[in-house]
Amino acid sequence: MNRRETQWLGEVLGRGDGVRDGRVLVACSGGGDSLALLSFLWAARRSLGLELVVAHADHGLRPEAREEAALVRDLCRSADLDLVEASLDVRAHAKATGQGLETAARELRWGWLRAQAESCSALAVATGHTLDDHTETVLVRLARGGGAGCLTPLAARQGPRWSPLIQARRSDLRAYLKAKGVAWREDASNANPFTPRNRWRVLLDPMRREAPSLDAHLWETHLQVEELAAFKDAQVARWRGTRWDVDPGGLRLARGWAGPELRWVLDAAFQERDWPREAALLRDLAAWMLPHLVRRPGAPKTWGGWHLSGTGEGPADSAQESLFPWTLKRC
Ligand SMILES: Nc1ncnc2c1ncn2[C@@H]1O[C@H](COP(=O)(O)OP(=O)(O)OP(=O)(O)O)[C@@H](O)[C@H]1O
Repeated sequence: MNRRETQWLGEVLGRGDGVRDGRVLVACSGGGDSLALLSFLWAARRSLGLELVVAHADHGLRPEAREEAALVRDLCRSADLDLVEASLDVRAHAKATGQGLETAARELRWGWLRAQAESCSALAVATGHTLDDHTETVLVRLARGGGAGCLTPLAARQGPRWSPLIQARRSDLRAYLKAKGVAWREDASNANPFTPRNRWRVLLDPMRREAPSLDAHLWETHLQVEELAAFKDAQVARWRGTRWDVDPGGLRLARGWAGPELRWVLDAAFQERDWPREAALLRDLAAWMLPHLVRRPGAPKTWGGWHLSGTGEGPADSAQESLFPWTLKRC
């Protein structure tokens, strides 16, 4: 392995996100990122104890799809790697589900990749996501109003997905492939100025020139937010049953919340109930609820489609007062 590969390997293994000693399904589109992934895992396979199986899906959307499949097939043949392939009817899936083509392709592809990983007992599905993908995903989601949770997309390991190159820049991967003499197919849809992702890419170019460490700083922010989120989640879980709980009747709450605690609990409970979790909504709802929650329950109150009722009996400090005097429901 060369220095760059050793560094990526060190970064992946250093965080304990690495996959070792087993079979890995390598999701390979034929584009630069996934060919760099394949090349990197091929170089590292012995030191990681990995057996690689390559997976390629033809979405049937682009004229160059056949060439991409042929490129992946040739590489697998020359490296003596097992390959699984599928033709996915993305257009039919998009029509049936009402999704856009990109979302439908991702959903179908992941369904197929998961099934393939299971049937060949793979430990993980490796993808070629890069630091550039991370930055673009953060910004697209932030702009849609997803809140702090948007700062941690694309962790190196998430469910079956393993993205060992998540800390590598796309331009470095291209340079690496060129140096190795590996040809890749450029996805023509990356130049389509009408997809939101591509419009962000164009906007990001001058920002990256101005602040070359932008992507790395966003990754560092990701790590910090992940630590804070783990602390917050543990805290919210500890309070469950004594300060809050969820049942079919709604969200049950104790008295006396302060600061951001209520918002954290709303977020966890809303996720469980599949209620809307926009950051601004949770903030406004918590601000409306807070003054009520310190008082004794009184008449039910409503606000923007939410209903807060008090069921507690007896004086505020009475031992008979129910543990959860307040209930929040959707009206
Ligand atoms: N046709 C394909 N066959 C197999 N794997 C693929 C294919 N297309 C993409 N992948 C895998 O998914 C990774 C992400 O690709 P891309 O960014 O194009 O997908 P996306 O649709 O934007 O989804 P995501 O939200 O996962 O980024 C690639 O690096 C590759 O590992």
